Amino acid sequence: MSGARFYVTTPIPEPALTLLRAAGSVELPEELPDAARLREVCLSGDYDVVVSQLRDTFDADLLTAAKIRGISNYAVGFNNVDIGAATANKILVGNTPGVLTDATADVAMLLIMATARRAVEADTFVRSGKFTGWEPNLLLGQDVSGSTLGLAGFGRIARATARRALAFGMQVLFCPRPPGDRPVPDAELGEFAGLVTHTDWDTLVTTSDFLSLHVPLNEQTRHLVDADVLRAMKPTAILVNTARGPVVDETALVAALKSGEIAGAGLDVYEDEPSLAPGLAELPNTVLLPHVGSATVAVRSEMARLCAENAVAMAQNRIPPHPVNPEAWTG
Ligand SMILES: NC(=O)c1ccc[n+]([C@@H]2O[C@H](COP(=O)([O-])OP(=O)(O)OC[C@H]3O[C@@H](n4cnc5c(N)ncnc54)[C@H](O)[C@@H]3O)[C@@H](O)[C@H]2O)c1
Repeated sequence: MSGARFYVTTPIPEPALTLLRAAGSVELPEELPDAARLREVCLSGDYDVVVSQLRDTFDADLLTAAKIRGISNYAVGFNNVDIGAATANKILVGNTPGVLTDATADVAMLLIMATARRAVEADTFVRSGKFTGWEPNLLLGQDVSGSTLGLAGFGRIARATARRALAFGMQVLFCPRPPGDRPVPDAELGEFAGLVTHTDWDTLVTTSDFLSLHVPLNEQTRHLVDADVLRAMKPTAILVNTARGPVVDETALVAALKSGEIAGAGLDVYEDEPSLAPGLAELPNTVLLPHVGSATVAVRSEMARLCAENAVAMAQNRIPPHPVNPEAWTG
């Protein structure tokens, strides 16, 4: 088909651009559009589908006025789009699930290991020229093997993290839908039956040595980890967040890390990216990554391919392979 019109807000790798160009025309701006330019694009009537990324915000006001058929998000998360408003306005939204699961679980594990074993402090120490040879009390950390990992959420990335944690000899607890949920039948646990333990939210929080977050950001999960939760965690516990920043009250986290309510935090995401809560960057008991959970060459290419496939389907008035709101399809 020709004639589909795509606006791609951020450069995406091949084969995605070839797929899009085979289906129509592609406009790729030199810079990420600001809110005003994104609004112009969406209201112009010149584009069928916007291929977007997490920094492009589509709120209800924009979606109500927009003259586009779809938004193909270059991410598995879609908290940058008001899905209810998109659906109400018959705008399909697509995402890129699955292809970034292992890469993101690798980063969750990396943060667990790096925080427990103080890898960043140790690296800084060596580079500073202070290393004078083996010293028995130097930079003592925590054991990962034999410790308890609590997973908030038990979807794709949490399960991939559980697989890694079990291989590292960790006990794995999970709470699929905090706070509290129906028990998960063994049949739904598949390969994990008998290997991981379903707990309620309070047990997860109070018994985990490592609490790793794998829930989407929505109104129920915003500040899921707040001052009360941090206070209830073990003083030796480490919080790991590869989900979304606002799932944690970052100001409360800084206070908890300073006062010793918890021992450390490994973060890939922040409440108000790219800003950090005051004091966070100065804390030695943190490992801070710049939202690189899915950042591998191969994963980006696969994400872009899914994104293009979603976009082409939307432009051709088909249900995309990975729809977030299939009910928005008008047939
Ligand atoms: N750091 C990164 O670069 C990066 C990369 C990929 C994904 N992510 C984040 O990780 C999240 C999880 O990805 P996934 O592929 O595992 O998603 P998923 O949909 O497979 O799993 C989400 C889990 O959260 C649970 N959940 C859903 N709604 C909930 C609610 N209201 N309250 C509590 N729990 C709820 C689900 O039951 C499920 O167990 C994404 O939404 C995204 O925000 C981050």
